[in-house]
Amino acid sequence: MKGPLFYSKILLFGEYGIIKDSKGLSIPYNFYNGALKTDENPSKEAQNSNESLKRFATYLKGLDNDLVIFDINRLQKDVDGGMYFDSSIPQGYGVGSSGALVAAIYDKYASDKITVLENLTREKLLILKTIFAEMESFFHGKSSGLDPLNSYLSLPILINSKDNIEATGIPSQKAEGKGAVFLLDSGIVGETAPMVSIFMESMKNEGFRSMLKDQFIKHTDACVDDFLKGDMKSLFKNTKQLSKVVLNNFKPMIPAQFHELWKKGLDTNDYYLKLCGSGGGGYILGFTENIDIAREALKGQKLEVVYNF
Ligand SMILES: Nc1ncnc2c1ncn2[C@@H]1O[C@H](COP(=O)(O)OP(=O)(O)OP(=O)(O)O)[C@@H](O)[C@H]1O
Ligand SMILES: C[C@@](O)(CCO)CC(=O)[O-]
Repeated sequence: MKGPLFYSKILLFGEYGIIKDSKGLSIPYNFYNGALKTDENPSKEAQNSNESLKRFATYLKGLDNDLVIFDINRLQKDVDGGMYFDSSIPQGYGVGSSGALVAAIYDKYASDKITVLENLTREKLLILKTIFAEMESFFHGKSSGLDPLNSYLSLPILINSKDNIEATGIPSQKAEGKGAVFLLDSGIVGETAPMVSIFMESMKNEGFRSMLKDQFIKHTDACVDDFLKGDMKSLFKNTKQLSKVVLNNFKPMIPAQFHELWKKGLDTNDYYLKLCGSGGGGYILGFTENIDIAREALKGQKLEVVYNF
């Protein structure tokens, strides 16, 4: 027995900024997915996943009933029967493994759920995001709910500000295009919570706060606008600025062995790197005007193209 598929996501722009009301743009990434499943003879992996679901089910029992009601009895019966989340989405890589799981559970067990088929007003999107934030905070402390929302809707989401989000369209890909957005595998598992703590600590510093507002958020917002408009020339200019600001001010979020490679991209203009989610490991996001040149410059690294233009 296998349920519907829920996909991974990529926050193209907006990491950290969206905590402070910058814009953000998040897209589904269909390369990885997961589904709820029950097997006759579960593997060790399936058993571990099932254990994690058991703990999650216990947590969901305690959620505020005014926000969302789950069919807890059915959920409990299913996890007792060995249900697990059969998923190819890597964990701690910034592509939303817990988000896809949350979306799958909501889809299967929430009563009166908001569905993808109805007219998704901003109000409904915000309610969904609030429910998902509550659910996902089980996995990593505070959550914005954006990852599960993305996975649940399977649509790109534009974050205008904290309380203003909308499903959006993005320019269609050009199969033959040399321009690309790619993932670079750092080979290290990252963790969101400690990275967000470092960020919050830095925010106590006035210099950091001004940098965030006058540079980081400014460039992030410009990148989102450029991407949606399909203005790739301007996008590269702004991504370069963003890449520079991140290298100078978000060093703890960039694994040490990638500092040089990051700088090399800025010096040669062969590619520009930015954080993918909270950083600290997992994937790093790259932008290039010519993927062949980027591949050559990043020889020996694992790249996955996620978008061509
Ligand atoms: N297949 C799975 N089965 C059970 N639990 C899972 C599964 N995949 C992810 N999880 C849960 O989600 C947690 C990982 O979530 P976390 O938010 O730390 O990382 P992520 O969602 O992969 O990354 P990010 O939030 O940066 O995109 C795991 O520790 C586990 O509890
Ligand atoms: C780092 C952060 O901005 C994005 C992580 O995917 C945290 C968040 O907004 O939930």
